[in-house]
Amino acid sequence: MQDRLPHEKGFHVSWDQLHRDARALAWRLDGHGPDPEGWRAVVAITRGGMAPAMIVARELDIRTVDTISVKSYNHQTQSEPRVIKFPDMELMGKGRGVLIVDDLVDTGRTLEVVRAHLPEAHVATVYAKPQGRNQVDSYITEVSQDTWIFFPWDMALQYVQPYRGTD
Ligand SMILES: O=P(O)(O)OC[C@H]1O[C@H](OP(=O)(O)OP(=O)(O)O)[C@H](O)[C@@H]1O
Ligand SMILES: O=c1[nH]c(=O)c2nc[nH]c2[nH]1
Ligand SMILES: [Mg+2]
Repeated sequence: MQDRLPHEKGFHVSWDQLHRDARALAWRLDGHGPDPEGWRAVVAITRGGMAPAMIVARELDIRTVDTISVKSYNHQTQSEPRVIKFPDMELMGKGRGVLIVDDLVDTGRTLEVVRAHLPEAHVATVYAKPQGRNQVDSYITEVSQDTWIFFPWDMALQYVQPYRGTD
């Protein structure tokens, strides 16, 4: 995580916003699969892709949902990302008609590894940063590279002091 810091800006995403953006992603993908029957499966990249994948699968009525887990950090040291849990590869094949869903692409390293295993799949993220944008086939919102995206599962409501402090 060290080399991603410092981030100049923060982009804070509420559950409501995430729901809207993931729905918008699903609607954009609808009817754009390679086959007339539509998308046949969703593969979520754990863990951040799970909530968006569930929303996309619900919107597009896709019942086959699986996961792929990529480990790229050991404590705070970045190493070569590698897949530590595969989806059912017999079912997925090379990925034709499969939607890979993640919350965001940053450097693109995670998606590079995933794409190598499912080269014919369509990769969709809700948010994208410029460095990794070319790894994504569809996304909804782009933020600058120096922006850190804060997701609702990493945040909590808390009290803040008024702008003009009280004694
Ligand atoms: O484009 P990249 O630079 O590879 O970064 C993007 C990935 O990083 C985050 O996942 P993380 O590895 O932190 O794990 P998590 O989803 O379990 O939080 C995010 O959810 C993406 O999957
Ligand atoms: O919560 C997160 N926000 C980000 O901007 C990001 N980039 C990589 N991994 C990330 N995780
Ligand atoms: Mg992730």
